[in-house]
Parts: sequence; structure tokens; C-alpha cells
Amino acid sequence: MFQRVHAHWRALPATARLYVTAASVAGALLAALGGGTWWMLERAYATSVQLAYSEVDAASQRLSDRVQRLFDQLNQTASLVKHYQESGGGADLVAMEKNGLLVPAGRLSMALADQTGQVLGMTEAQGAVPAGAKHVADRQHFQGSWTRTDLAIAQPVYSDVLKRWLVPGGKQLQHPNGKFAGAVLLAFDAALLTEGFTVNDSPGNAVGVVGADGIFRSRRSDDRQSAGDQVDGDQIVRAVDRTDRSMKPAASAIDGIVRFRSVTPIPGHDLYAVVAVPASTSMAGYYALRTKTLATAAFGALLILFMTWVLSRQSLRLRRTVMQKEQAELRVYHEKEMLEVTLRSIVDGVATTNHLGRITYLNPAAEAMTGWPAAQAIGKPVSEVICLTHTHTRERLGLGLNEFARPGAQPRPARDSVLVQRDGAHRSIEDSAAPILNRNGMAVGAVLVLHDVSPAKKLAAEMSYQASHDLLTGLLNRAAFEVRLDAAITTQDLDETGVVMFLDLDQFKVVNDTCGHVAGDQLLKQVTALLMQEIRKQDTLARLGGDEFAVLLEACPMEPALRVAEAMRRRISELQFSWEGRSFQLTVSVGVVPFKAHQYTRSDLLRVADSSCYVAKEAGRNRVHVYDEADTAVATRNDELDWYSRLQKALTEDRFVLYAQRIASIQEGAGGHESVEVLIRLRDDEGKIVAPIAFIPAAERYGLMPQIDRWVISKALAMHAGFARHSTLPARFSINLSGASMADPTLVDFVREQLAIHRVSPELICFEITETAAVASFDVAVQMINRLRELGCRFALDDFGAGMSSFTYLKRLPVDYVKIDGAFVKDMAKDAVDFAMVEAIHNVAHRMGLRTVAEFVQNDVTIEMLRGLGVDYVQGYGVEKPRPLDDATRSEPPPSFVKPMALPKLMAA
Ligand SMILES: Nc1nc2c(ncn2[C@@H]2O[C@H](COP(=O)(O)OP(=O)(O)OP(=O)(O)O)[C@@H](O)[C@H]2O)c(=O)[nH]1
Repeated sequence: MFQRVHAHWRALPATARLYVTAASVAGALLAALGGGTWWMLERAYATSVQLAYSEVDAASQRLSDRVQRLFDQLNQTASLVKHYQESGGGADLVAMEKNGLLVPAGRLSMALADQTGQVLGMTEAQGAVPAGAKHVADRQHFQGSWTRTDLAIAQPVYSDVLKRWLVPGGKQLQHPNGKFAGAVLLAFDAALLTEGFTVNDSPGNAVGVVGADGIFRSRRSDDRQSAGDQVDGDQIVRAVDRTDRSMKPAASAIDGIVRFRSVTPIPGHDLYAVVAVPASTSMAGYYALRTKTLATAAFGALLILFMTWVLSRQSLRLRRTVMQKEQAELRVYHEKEMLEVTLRSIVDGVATTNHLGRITYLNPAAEAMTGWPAAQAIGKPVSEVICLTHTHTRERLGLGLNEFARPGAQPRPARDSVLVQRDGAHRSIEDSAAPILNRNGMAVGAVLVLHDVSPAKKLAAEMSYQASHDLLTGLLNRAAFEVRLDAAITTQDLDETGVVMFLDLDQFKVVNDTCGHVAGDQLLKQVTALLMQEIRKQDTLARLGGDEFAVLLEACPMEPALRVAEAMRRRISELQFSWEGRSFQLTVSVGVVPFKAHQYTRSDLLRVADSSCYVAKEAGRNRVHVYDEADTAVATRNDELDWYSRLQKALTEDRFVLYAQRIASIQEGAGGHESVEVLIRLRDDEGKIVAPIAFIPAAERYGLMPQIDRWVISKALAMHAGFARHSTLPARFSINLSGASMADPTLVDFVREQLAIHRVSPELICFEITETAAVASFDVAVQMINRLRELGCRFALDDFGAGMSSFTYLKRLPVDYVKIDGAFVKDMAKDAVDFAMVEAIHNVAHRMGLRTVAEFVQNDVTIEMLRGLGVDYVQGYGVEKPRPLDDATRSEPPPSFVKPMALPKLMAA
């Protein structure tokens, strides 16, 4: 519980806590003040009441004594009269009054009555017996004497004659035998009981004598004298007991004044002396004290509240000041911590010195860089710990701290330098320094920052190396070679000759394909090592990429350059590369181009060198081709390079057009499968149509064939519906696929997608692949053919017979048609060997269940011969020249080449 309260308390904001505390303290002080005041007033009140009661008690006692004495006097007077009367002579009351025997004289009247109440005599003064009365037997004071032998006091009566209150009394007369013989009657002035009796000088005091019957025999308040007033007799009797007095004064039943009252019995009588003092008088001191005390307490309370308020404000201010101070201290602490942590965690070395140039601080990085532990370095001269030298000259460098002694000294900017570590090792750094200024701007020390630049320098060197080198062989890369070449072209002396060589390994792919790239890499490294042996120090050997290398021989005449080229070629051809039990004989094709300063641009020079290398390859590989200005082979090759950019343009600008050439049936029953071969043409900038023979080799060499094939497929299928609708030619398309496309695994999906888009039935499409393309990657081609045939397409093996091992492959290729190479067909009418080849191909194909197509059919004689051989279809200028695919305006049906009767074989055997 306490913990919960404590927790809540702690959770309160400090200001709230302060207010609560102040309010609590103020409350406690006010409570103490209030309690003390109340207690004090209570006590003062009790004391005052006590005093008031003491005063009235003493007074009532005095009054009782006085009345007692009066009664004794009256009793003696009555006894004297009684004595005279009983002694037989009879009492002469008049004489006795005259003789002054009746005391108190003048205030007392007396009478005598016999036992029947018959008045026997009286004093002259009226009162003891009512005027004119002869009998007093019914009077209370007479009756009172029957039962009492001492003086009996009766209730007061008002005397109309005397015009005042009288108190009657009686005393028994006895016969000598003791029997009742009558009474001595008296009446005295009621004022005698109280007159002249004073309590104190204050007004409002009341004194009186009252009977147990509650009737005042006499009462006086200030000057007002009265008798017969009636009060509660029981109350009077109870008031005699002072042990249980009310602390509060009561209001008088007679005049309503609130007084402290004291009642004292008058012995021998049922009478009581009553003295009452007004509370206003007896408690005046108390009331004055109370007023003062309350005023003081109120002032005290106000003082407490004021002091609390003042103290709270002061505390708040103090607290705020303390908090601000604490926060400021905390901030300073945090900043110091941060600074410390920062200095500890930064990678730069930081050292500080005092005004004497002695070390006062080293951060961990500075410790590591200098080799000095901070504990040992502190106090040492800074130049002993931080020893700097010039980056190049290695001369000792000053730290420049003396400069800071000048007023207004500025920080020293960073400079490259070398830090000599404690163990003598060197480290490249950037060092800077700044003064530590005091409030007056005077330098009281310095801070030195050491920035380690060796990793950055190393990284920069690495990056520069990577940017300019081939990581596999460590040779310069293409970019770096080009830079060198640029320099050579522009700076070489005009009469000097430079030589650029392009080297491309022959059939390097075979090594990769059979042994993997790791082996290929290894071989490239070995080749690099061999080539390096053939060049001079000033020459440049670079790997341009793949298996292509380049050499720049600056200021090198052709003769030695050719020797280098030949030596390189020979070295490579002598290399016997072995890998996991296999061994390879490698060769290289080299293109050599001499150049003079500014003779070529860099790109022209590289292109010519590349083309020369290509020509060497085309010429049978493993040779060196030297370029000269009249080199047509290189020019052709350059044309190809031109073609490359033109083809790319054609693809993006949609400059290709499709032609169709009829493949006509010459056998009865085969007509249903007649078709057209879709052929590609290019429209040049002048709108002339360019034959594929001009650009397909370049497209093949530069890897553009897959793109071109896709363009043809997509375009042909898009045009299929229109062609079918308008042309009289059969709407079966034969579309050529290049070897590169055959190796593209995504082609099947593409074909499927295009067939679906253009809603062409796959059976209407036949793909033609050349024997050479199919054989180049046989397994891949077979896979591709199977997948496209699964779609429903057909396949034709194009240019069959041109390859070397045709029949072997034919057996394993899943094709539907064999297109006999035009080279055999063209002259078969004149050349018996060609005829035999055509016949053989046809026979083998037919045996395998394949249909045959003869290409390059130029005349009817050939058609007839082919028909005679049983060849199914013919294609060529003799049948129909190719025409634009969208030229469907033919009105007549195409001529039929089917003859009902086959000719006898003309040149069989
Ligand atoms: N191991 C290896 N092979 C590479 C690297 N870069 C390219 N190649 C391969 O090198 C071969 C280059 O082949 P080509 O130059 O096109 O053909 P080739 O087999 O050398 O035949 P020709 O040049 O026509 O004589 C390709 O198979 C590439 O995959 C390489 O860094 N490491």
C-alpha cells in the first residue's frame, strides 16, 4: 500500500509534489494553530467560568450568612416577646417597640395571637397582621408556628398600607404545660434581606432570598428591589449542588439576563441565598481574551498561508533553478559523454595538447595509428608522439602548432603526409590541426586530427586497377587498351609506324563446352603467359573479352611486328593444353594492322584489326592476316560491320518485307500439301529491295538472327489470314529458322503464342532449318523440332546435301520434308553426278517416308526429270519467282505442274 502511494507520489510532477507538500504543511500548521487556539480558549473559558462561580459562590455564602444573622436577630426578638408573653405578664408590644426592644427597629412590626388565632395585641406599625384583622388563624405565618418551635418564615406579602413588601414570620407560644398557646407574629421589610448587599460594582448583578417554593422573599438587581417573584423552586434546590454545574450561564426567568448564579441554603429555613452576576460582566475578560486570541490566530493563519505561499514560490524558484542547473549539468555531462564516445568511436586519430605542446589526450584511433598508448603519450611533447614526414620527400614536417600562439590564429587545413609510427612503420594520412581557444580567444592548446588515407588509397588503387584490368588474366582490359591506343594514335611521331594486332583463339568454345569454363579460364591464363613472352616491355597486351586479345606495338616497323605475330601464332599452336585426361591443340587467328599517327580513328583502327582477324579466320584459321589499304576481304568484312548497324535500324524501323515463293507439287496426290516459302527482304534507304544474301551473313555473325526470325514468324502469321483470303496460292507457309533460333529454348513458347494470337492452325506452318544449322547443335535442334512438331507444325530440312555427313544426320532428324540443295538441282539436267545426288537423296528420303522438295528448279526439263525421279515438290524460278507476300491480286489460279503420267527416268543409271 505504502509502496503504491509512494509510487504514485514519485509519479507526480515535481511542481505538483511541491504544491501538495506546501499545502500539507500549511494545513498542519493551521490545524495546530486552530487546535491550540481552541484549547487555550476552552481553558480560558473554563477558568473564567470558574472565577465567575467562585465570585458568586462567595457572595451567596455571604448573603446566606447575613440573612442567617438577620433571622437570628428576629428570632431573638420573637423569643423576647414570647418570653414576656409566656411569663404571665403579657407582652406589651407597643411599649417594647418604644423601648427599642423590637429589632431591627422601625423595619419590623409584631403581633400576638392566641391558639385560636385571635389577635391579642400588636405594634403600632401595621404589617404583622393585616389592617383590621382580628383573627389570623388562616395566615401562613400563624400556621407555620404550629409546627415549628423556632422562627417560621412565610411567603412575602405586599402591604397596601406600608406600600412595600413584607416578609411575615411566626414563633410558637406555649402554655407552661408545653401546649400550643398561640404565636408571636412578625413582619419585617423584605428589603432587609438584600439591601446594601453588593457583589461587585458591575451593573446587572442580582441578589435575593428565595424559598424552596420558588418564591423570592426579597430580590434586588441594581436599584430595583422586589419580592414575590416566582421561579422554579426545584431548580433552586438543585442549584445548591455545585458539583454538576453547567459551564454555560442561564438566562434569568425574571429579567432574561444571562448570569452565573450561586445558591446557598440558609440553615434552619427552607430558604436560599441567591447571587447572580451577568455573564457579560464576569466573562468580560474572557471575551476580550477570546477576541484577541482569535484575531491573533487569524493573523497567524494568514501569516502561515502567506509564508507558505512565499516559501512555495521560493522553493519553486529554487527548484527551477536547481533543475535548470541539473539539466545544464546533465547536458554538459551528455555532451561530454557524446564527445568522449565520439572520439573513442571515430576512425580518425584525435590528439590534444596543452599550451606547452604536450599531449593531454589520445583517442584509441590515435593510439593505434601512432603506436603510443595514451597513458604513455600523455605529457610527452607532441612532436615525439606524432611524427610526420612529407609524402614524397619524406622530410620531417612541423605540426604548425606554434602558429596558434598568435591572436586570431585559424585552424590548419588538412594536408597529405606520412605518419611515422612508433615502430618506424609508415602510414599515409591527412593531418589537420586547430587551436583550442579559451574565453578570451587565446590558444590554450591544440587538437590534431589524423585521417588514415591508406585504405582509401589502396581502395582507389584497387578500383583503378579493376577498372583498367581484366581480372582473369591480369592484362589490361578493352577500356585501358583503347586509352593506350588513343595515346599512340595522337602522340606517335609522324614518321613512325605503330602496329595493332587482334588475336582470336580458334574454336576456343570447344574447350569450354567439353571441359567447362574453369578449364577455359585456365587456358586463357596459359595463353596470356605465352603471349607475354613475345612482347617488349613498352608494348601493350590486352584482353578485349572472351578469347580475344589485342597487342599494341608502338614505334614498331612491320617486319619485327610480323615476327611477333608469327611467334605468337606459333607459340599458341605449340601449346598442348591438357585437362582431366583430355588434351587440346589450340590455334589462333591474328589480324595485323600497321598505322601512322592520325591515320585512323581509334574505332576505325580497331574495326580494321577485327576484320583482319576475321579474314584470317575465314581463310582457315591459325594464320596471320596483314591488312593493307587495298584489302578487299577486310573491306567485305567491314561491310558486314556496316550491315550490323543497318540491320539493327531495320528491326527498329520495321524495314523488312516478306516475300513468298511457291512450292509446287509435281506428283499426283501431293497437291494438297503445296505451300509457299516465306522469304525475307530488306527495303534500303532508297526504297530498293535488298536480297537476304547481302545481310543474312552479317546478321548471323552478329547474333541478330533470333530477332529477325521472330520478326518473320510474327509478321507471316499476322499476314496469314489475309493471304489465305485473297491469294490463289495455297495458304501453307514454310518459314526459315536460323541455327541461332534453334538453340533458343523460348522459341517454342513464342511460336505457340503467335499461332494463338493470329489464329493460325499449326498444321499450316512448316519450319525450314538448314542441315548445317541442325548439325551444329544436333541435340538441341532435335529437341526443338520435336517440341514444335508436338504443337502440330511440320519441319523441312533445307539445303540438304550441302553438308558433309548428311545421311547420318537425316536418319536421326524428325523432319517431314527434305529440300534437296539447289546446287545439285540447278545443273542436274547437264551433270550426271548432280542428277545422281538428287536421285540418291530423294530415294533415301522417300525410303524414310519423307517428302522431297527440289530447290533452284529453273526450267521445265528439270521439272520433268524430277517428276521422273518421283520428287514431290519443286521450287525455283522455273516454277515461280518470289513475290511480295501481300501481293494477293492474282486473278488466275496458279498453273499446275502435276502431269498424269510420269516420264521415264531420263538419266537413270
Ligand atoms: N572460360 C571462359 N570462356 C569465355 C570467357 N569469355 C568468353 N568465353 C567463351 O569463349 C568462347 C568464345 O567463342 P567464339 O570466339 O565465339 O568462338 P570460338 O569457339 O573461339 O570459335 P572461333 O572464334 O570462330 O574460332 C565462348 O564460348 C564464350 O562463352 C571467359 O572469361 N572464360
